Amino acid sequence: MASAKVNGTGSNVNASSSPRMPGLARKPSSPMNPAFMTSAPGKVIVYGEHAVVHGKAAMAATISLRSYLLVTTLSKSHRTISLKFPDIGFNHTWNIDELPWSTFSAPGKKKMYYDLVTCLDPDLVKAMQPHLSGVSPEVSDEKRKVHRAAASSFLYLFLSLGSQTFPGCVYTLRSTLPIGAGLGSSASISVCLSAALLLQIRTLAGPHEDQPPDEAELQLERINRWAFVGELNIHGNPSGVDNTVSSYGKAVLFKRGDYTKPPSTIPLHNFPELPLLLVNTRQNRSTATEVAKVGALKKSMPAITDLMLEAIEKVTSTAHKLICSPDFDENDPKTTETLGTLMNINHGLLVSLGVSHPRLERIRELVDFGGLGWTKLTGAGGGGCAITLLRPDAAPDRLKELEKKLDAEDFERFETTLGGDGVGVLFPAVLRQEGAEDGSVEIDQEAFLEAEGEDGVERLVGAGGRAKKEGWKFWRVAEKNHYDGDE
Ligand SMILES: Nc1ncnc2c1ncn2[C@@H]1O[C@H](COP(=O)(O)OP(=O)(O)OP(=O)(O)O)[C@@H](O)[C@H]1O
Ligand SMILES: C[C@@](O)(CCO)CC(=O)[O-]
Repeated sequence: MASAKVNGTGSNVNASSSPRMPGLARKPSSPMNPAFMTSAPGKVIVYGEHAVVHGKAAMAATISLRSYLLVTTLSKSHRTISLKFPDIGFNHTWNIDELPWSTFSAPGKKKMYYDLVTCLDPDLVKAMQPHLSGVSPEVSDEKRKVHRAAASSFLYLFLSLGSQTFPGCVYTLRSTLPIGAGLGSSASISVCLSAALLLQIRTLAGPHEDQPPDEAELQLERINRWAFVGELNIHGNPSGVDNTVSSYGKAVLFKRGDYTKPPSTIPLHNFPELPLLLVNTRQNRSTATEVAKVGALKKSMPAITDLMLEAIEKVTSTAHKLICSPDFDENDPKTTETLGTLMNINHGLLVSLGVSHPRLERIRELVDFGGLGWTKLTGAGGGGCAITLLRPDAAPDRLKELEKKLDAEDFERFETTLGGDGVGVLFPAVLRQEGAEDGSVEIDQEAFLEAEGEDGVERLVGAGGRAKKEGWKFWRVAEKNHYDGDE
């Protein structure tokens, strides 16, 4: 670990003059542009994936696995923007003055932070290409795709929201989410990037404790709109459900019929605490590919595909009605039975749409064999993760047996809680720490880069789950029970 660090103003601060907390550096007195962090969660889609791309409603909830972005501003003489994304082995630096600012700010092309952007501008995409072609030339084609997707998502947002006068910065990203597993890793990084850039151009109010919910909602909508643009760069044809639940937090019912209008988003504050088992097949795939598969089926067999998508929407709306009914009781075994049966039906329809995978079917088989609950794939499918709603009366020894089998067959099990906070901000990147000189410590970039695995990241900067640290702030929205977008 380095003994010196770069602080918010770019000067080197030697932290060794006072006793050093492991992994953390002493807080500098008053930096002008302090380092700060944003964080956003992953998600599970409980009902409605794929159908949501075709204008149907979907229900999704956040999980406690999250991405974290540390933004460090460099001194004035540094005219570079660097991305450090160690999870995918990606580092890249651009010279700010060489980027295609004139194309992005040309009349008719320039977008304002409050604009609604629903598709990528082909001229802007083209202008970025020379700056993406130098990205990771040394790695395999497959890896380069992953690197370029992340780089283009950042660059499009940076050039749309920033300007040539932007200060040099380093964006360091770590995530506790598996990538390409259906848990919304791309959306969570798009939300982190969108929130960070909007904060840097000073267009966000809060978050703060006594912020009126209406004002908080406006900030979240702004972050979410640009996160969707980030997703457009990675996915091709995203519905926007992943970035929406990642921005708003908790759980949402989401629907986007008309892509030229904002989607309809209903926060589900009474989303039940479902006893879910989340299992990763470790079979990576790309969301864009799976979405394209359903698109192709719809083209070749429109009538049948439409019926299946409509049936999926019926599943989602039935679950939504149940959750919102006045006599809803999440502890009633009949409720679990109904929600579980709806999951099974939803999975069957996804199988018919061609987006399951033998490894996903194997998870379902093992759960069904033990009579332990109801299983469906979650996210894009084609591999990735499955969720199982466990029966309230599932015998503990049978559950243990299932876990053993899953481990033996190289599946990955996750412990996660549903319905946590959405996008969060740690400004400045300082955490309260008992025993530190003035009760707080600044997050050190080196330590953040080197934090070991998911536990190390959570222990250092955690904004959710078990290791939640004081200092993180979240925008809070009010409860709503009606659609306010297109229906
Ligand atoms: N930790 C990370 N660091 C850098 N880039 C990341 C990270 N996580 C995700 N990405 C970017 O997101 C892409 C993965 O997006 P993809 O939509 O295929 O998977 P997902 O978001 O995990 O799954 P789903 O959309 O089904 O929920 C990667 O190719 C990469 O560009
Ligand atoms: C498969 C999909 O419905 C969910 C991916 O998490 C794609 C999308 O909504 O963008």
